[in-house]
Amino acid sequence: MSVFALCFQFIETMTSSLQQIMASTGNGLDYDKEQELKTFDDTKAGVKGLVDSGIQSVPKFFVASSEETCNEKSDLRHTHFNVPIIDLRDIDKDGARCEIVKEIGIASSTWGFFQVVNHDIPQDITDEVIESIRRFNEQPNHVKEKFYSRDKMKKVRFNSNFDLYKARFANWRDTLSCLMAPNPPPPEEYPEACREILLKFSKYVTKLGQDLFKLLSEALGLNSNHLTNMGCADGHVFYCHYYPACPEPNLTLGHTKHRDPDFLTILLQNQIGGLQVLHDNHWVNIPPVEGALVVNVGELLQVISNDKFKAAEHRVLANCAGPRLSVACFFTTHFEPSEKLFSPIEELLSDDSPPLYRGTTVKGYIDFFASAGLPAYSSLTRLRESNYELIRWKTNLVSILSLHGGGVRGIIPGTILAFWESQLQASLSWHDVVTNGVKSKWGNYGRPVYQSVDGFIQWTLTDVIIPTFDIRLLQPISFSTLKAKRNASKVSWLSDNCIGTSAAPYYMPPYYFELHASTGTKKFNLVDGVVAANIPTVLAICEVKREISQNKGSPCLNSIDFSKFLVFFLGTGSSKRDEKLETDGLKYTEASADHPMKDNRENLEKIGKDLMKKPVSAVNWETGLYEPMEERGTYKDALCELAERLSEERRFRRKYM
Ligand SMILES: O=C(O)CCC(=O)C(=O)O
Ligand SMILES: [Fe+2]
Repeated sequence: MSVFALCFQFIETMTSSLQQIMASTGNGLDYDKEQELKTFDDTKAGVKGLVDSGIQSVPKFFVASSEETCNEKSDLRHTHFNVPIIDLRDIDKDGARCEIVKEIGIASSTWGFFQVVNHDIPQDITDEVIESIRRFNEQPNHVKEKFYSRDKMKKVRFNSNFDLYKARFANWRDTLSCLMAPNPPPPEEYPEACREILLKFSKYVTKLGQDLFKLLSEALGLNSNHLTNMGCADGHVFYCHYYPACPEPNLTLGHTKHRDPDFLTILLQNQIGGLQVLHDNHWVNIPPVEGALVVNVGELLQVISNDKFKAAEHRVLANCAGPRLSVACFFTTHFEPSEKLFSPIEELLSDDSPPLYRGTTVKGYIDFFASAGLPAYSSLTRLRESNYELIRWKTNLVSILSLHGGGVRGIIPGTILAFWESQLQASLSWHDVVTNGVKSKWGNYGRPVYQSVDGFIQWTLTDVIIPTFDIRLLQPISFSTLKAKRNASKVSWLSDNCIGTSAAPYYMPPYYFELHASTGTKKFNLVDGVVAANIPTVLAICEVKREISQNKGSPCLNSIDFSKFLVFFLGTGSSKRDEKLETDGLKYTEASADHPMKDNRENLEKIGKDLMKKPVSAVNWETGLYEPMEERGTYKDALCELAERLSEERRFRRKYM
């Protein structure tokens, strides 16, 4: 059978699914995105399959928000911006090398991007690489589809949009990825259309990568072999992109904005154009230059260079001309199950330049990146924020705000927190950890901590712990910012956590939701965590202890000193045994959790206000009764003192950082 006959047959068999996808370009109310994506994915023909079928408009799941596609930032006044082009011809001549090192250093710290010419990779090799990727994509689908897979562990795989089911919108692009080193698959596993030339290109790129890592090491003031000795050049993967011509290029993108989660990328592109880098808040074109290769700093190099080099955001526009072809060579070793940690290079650290990131394994980093669709919450931010903790745990104080009890009685502690915020101008986020933050819609708890419940738990202004209890599994489950920052499978929606912890048994039904992580789907049936974690402060102390012991290099590593903990425990209980700010003698109605009438609400607010005027009391362990400690003044005085202490601690940390 001829190639044409095969193509024809393929188009015939796909007609019905493609017609379905084409029909979905409208705005029908019955639009089922998940189903549309699946239908598209099942064709295994990618975006090119859609184009071949004669599609005249972009299916809805490719349509990006105008904010995402807008070109506003590529302001005409800034057309003088140009990504540096660096000539490597005289790399072995002393004086010239010095200049090259300087140029590379400046480009990597300001742009994060540059182009190189005279790089020693012959033009006929790069031309043939591009041609082979065209060949692969333009062969009949029955050949290509054998490589179609979403299995991340496959060393050779073809698919359209690695994040198809997670991304906010799909990109106008198909990609063949090939692991080239270390431990490549047997050669026959690469597609025949590009096997030979990719293997050849890989040798040239390895050499160019090693040269660039040497120049980059020198630019950092390190020994030339520093970055290669760390293992930055130990592995590379080719991402071979095919961007078909797009009928409505303004509605979508070829590649959503992102930073590369590797050490370094060397990119070969054909002459179509569309690659842009965000520089100085402007999208700047990186035009194809005859014989040039684009080089860009990856996030892992930003981490180990402690921000001396910057990984810049970039994207690819869709284009009515096409196909655009590119091969991005990622220097990464994420296929290797190594525990090796990459953290800021010691030689680059000083008092003025403290470490900005916690260490990470390459695999851990990439897994976090891949677990969210683009544009993703940056893995870099996660490591950087964690570093704040790294310094935080070295300081003198760990402050925990523990909120306890709920229902309408939450108005009592709510009144006290309102005083904390409005009168003392203090923020709840000054505490290192807040547990059990949203017990009551009456209590106004935690608003400043959550900012909004419309986000992930790791986005809170300070770390929170939300204890819940799963009534199907019969086990406590606590959601925590620290856990989510460490482990992508613990990421969850704050709103789900909040509803879960609010589902007080007997008052409300358990709350059901699902979490889709790369490790599988988890199902939750949650009620209020008080069932198991009666005093959530203990959970907070345990988490902080774990955090301290995981922060290698912390002086507190082996000596967890409980005198560091400052706990502000605010409860609503009616029992005399309850802690500090408890008011004795709540009447039956006042102590009830579900008496929301106006008069009771006002009364509870008054109880909160009156409480602040009372003298600070402590339990007399002989009698079990609360007795005033005259020398401590009122609770209001104690709150002022606490706010002052936390504010001082914040000033100290700011200076330390
Ligand atoms: O195709 C391009 O020019 C860019 C590709 C890219 O940014 C990537 O693969 O990370
Ligand atoms: Fe990229």
